[in-house]
Amino acid sequence: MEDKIKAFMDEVIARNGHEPEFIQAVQEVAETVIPYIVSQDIYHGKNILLRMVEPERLISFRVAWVDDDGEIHVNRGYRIQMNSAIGPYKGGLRFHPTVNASVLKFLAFEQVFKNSLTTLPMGGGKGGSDFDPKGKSDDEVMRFCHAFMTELCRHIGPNTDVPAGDIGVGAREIGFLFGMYKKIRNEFTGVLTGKGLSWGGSLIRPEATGYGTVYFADSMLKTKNESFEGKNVVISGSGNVAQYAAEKVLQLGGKVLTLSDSAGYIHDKDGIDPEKLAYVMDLKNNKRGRISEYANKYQNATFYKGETPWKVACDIALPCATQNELNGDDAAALIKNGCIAVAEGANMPSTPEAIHAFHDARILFAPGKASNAGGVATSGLEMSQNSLRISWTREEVDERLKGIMADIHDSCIAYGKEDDGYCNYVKGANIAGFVKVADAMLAQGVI
Ligand SMILES: NC(=O)C1=CN([C@@H]2O[C@H](COP(=O)(O)OP(=O)(O)OC[C@H]3O[C@@H](n4cnc5c(N)ncnc54)[C@H](OP(=O)(O)O)[C@@H]3O)[C@@H](O)[C@H]2O)C=CC1
Ligand SMILES: O=C(O)CCC(=O)C(=O)O
Repeated sequence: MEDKIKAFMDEVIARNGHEPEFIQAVQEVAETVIPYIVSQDIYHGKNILLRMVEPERLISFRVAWVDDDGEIHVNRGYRIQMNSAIGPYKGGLRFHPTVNASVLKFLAFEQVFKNSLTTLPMGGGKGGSDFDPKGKSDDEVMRFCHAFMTELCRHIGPNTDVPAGDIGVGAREIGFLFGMYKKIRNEFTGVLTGKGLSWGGSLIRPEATGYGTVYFADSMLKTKNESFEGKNVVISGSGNVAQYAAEKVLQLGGKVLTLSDSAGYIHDKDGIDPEKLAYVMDLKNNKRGRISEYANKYQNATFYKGETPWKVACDIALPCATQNELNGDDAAALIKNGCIAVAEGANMPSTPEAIHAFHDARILFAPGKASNAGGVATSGLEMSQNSLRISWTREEVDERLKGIMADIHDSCIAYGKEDDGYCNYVKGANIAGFVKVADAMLAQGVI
């Protein structure tokens, strides 16, 4: 088996050797899915995984825009259309200086498996730009989004490819992007998700990734007769996913000790209660401030500059910021301090060393493609509502989200349970996600 995995990875590396994040994501899938493929006659000789690692289409384009001082800037825009076997491409747009083809290909590849797990008919894609919205005025962000959409609009559509938000792309950016698409194409369609409520958005979409992560973690805890009640929870990030993960943890009776951003983390020993969380939401979403300001406002909190929160003792850890933000040493510290469960709100936040450490310690570990799938699942529900031209209530959407997260948990158990009863959720998510896409690709022939 090792030989087969190595031969496969050699081929992937030969073609994508300069793309470390993409190779990391593929390696994890290869290690868990190739043994499964070998055990199933129907996949023999079909090279399905090799086909799945090659994007169906990789679009890269110039985005030129003018800042408030009249200076012209050039950024690079991308859309990776990874796999459309089970539905239109679907996945977010990331605006961050670290964006490049490797980062977006890893995200698009993970998205294929994640979207398959949701049980909804969505293929996988991802896009974005190396544009940094931080420090830009609203007008500058608008001009950039409009310029970005003048090219992207040729490649997307409600039945072709439906982007949404990700890091650096929230409600403000989706509004500007949607406005330009509507103007150029002269049509009002569900071409983006995460829209405002008065123009086609879905209730619960803003909350969905964070809530879904906590619902998934709760399902894992239930397998051990545990719950969030009274648990100490460490969360990284302070953006969309982190904020609503924190909100749901509080609703389920947990205590949130930390939040972070790229400058460091805050530790509030008294816990971040609903009032303090409302302050964070206003700070981050409206004032576009830094998490360090929390420690100026609340005297019992401390800001740790340039550090991640994983050395803070906790029962449950929810990494909700970015890829590779939790390494092997961090995992060792969490395990030593008694952490019983880790659920990823971000995409690929744990390094391979960290994941091995969690598995070796037999603690509950949920990979992002399973635990953060609530966001894209609710985007799928937004697409359904747009198609039907109706709006479901908050309760209806939340119930569907809960049901989807429970189904994803069941799928992980079905494919990930090991002989000693431990569930390897990485293996479970990868195989369950693979099967649906692979079967569709088999049915559609070699294309
Ligand atoms: N939004 C969604 O629906 C979904 C998001 N995800 C994933 O969740 C994660 C967070 O996304 P989201 O909350 O939407 O994004 P936001 O832009 O709202 O927030 C991102 C947060 O992560 C922090 N961050 C970003 N880069 C780094 C870094 N290099 N080191 C430390 N902190 C960093 C940001 O800090 P700062 O402000 O300093 O940059 C910010 O606090 C990403 O991995 C994303 O792919 C997954 C599924 C769906
Ligand atoms: O809602 C969507 O389409 C995007 C979600 C996303 O980008 C993700 O799941 O990583």
